[in-house]
Amino acid sequence: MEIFFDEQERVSEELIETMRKAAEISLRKEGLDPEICEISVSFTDGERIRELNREYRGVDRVTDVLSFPQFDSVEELEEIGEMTGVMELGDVVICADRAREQAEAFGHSFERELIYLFVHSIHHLLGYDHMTEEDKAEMRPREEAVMEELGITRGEAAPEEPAEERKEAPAGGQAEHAYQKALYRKAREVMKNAYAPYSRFTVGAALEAEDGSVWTGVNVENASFGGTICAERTACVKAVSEGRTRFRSIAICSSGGEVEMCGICRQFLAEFSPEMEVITGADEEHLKTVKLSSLLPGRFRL
Ligand SMILES: O=c1ccn([C@H]2C[C@H](O)[C@@H](CO)O2)c(=O)[nH]1
Ligand SMILES: [Zn+2]
Repeated sequence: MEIFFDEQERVSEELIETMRKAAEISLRKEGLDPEICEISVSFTDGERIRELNREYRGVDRVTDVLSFPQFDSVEELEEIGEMTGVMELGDVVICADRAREQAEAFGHSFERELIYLFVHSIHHLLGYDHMTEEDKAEMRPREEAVMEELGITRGEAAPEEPAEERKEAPAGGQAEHAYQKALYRKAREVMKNAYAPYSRFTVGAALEAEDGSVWTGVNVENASFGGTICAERTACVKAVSEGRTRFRSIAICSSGGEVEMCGICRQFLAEFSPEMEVITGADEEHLKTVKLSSLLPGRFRL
């Protein structure tokens, strides 16, 4: 089994070894001979994977893993393999930083997250997909079987979905996906810095820009009450001051349970990204995601 690594130093040697094993098991289970198979794996930073995601999938966002199969089907791959004695499966691009963040959000190890992403990606290289429920039902058990054979268990981790699905999940309904939880946690974390001696109502916000950067904010009150600024606008002015004007989502957390964004902030944020997601909830297990445009139809424009 040949795996060509690029920027391998971003992860430990142990992990590289486990990745080799994961690839071998995945291929064997599909009846392929690992000895003649080749895969290229590149580790990149968030910025680079975002570029690739935009270029190849039209999604301008950081993601965890991208798969570039070399052939359309396993039959084609096997045909070439018989002729040349080599089967090049294709390319896998992994953002290790993103995997690390997700592992934290899911509450399991970095190793488990990274290996799962890799196994998932290999299955894409082998032609599996998860566009429909039927496809998913084919793909998932195979991935699980590989993880099991590797002895990497789910533990207590929350059920997870690879990022491609999370990103495309329509806004609305109960949010149960990792990145929304992760953003919400950042909002809760920063809430301790709120300056709210008058209302004693503290609010934290975490705003994710389209480049994946996250900008936090808190409410800052003033003895001249009208001078008060909300957490959402604080986050927004921080981001805009640093050159970010396109936003993907904002998570909001308050000391008073679930909070709705005030009208001023709706208008303020809609100036930049009216279609962004607004994530709210009393705790991370009960998050709600809606589009800003549904909270403020007919925003004021000049
Ligand atoms: O969406 C909201 C609503 C209110 N507040 C703050 C402003 C003020 O400090 C306190 C009470 O209104 O809550 C926010 O930060 N965000
Ligand atoms: Zn507000």
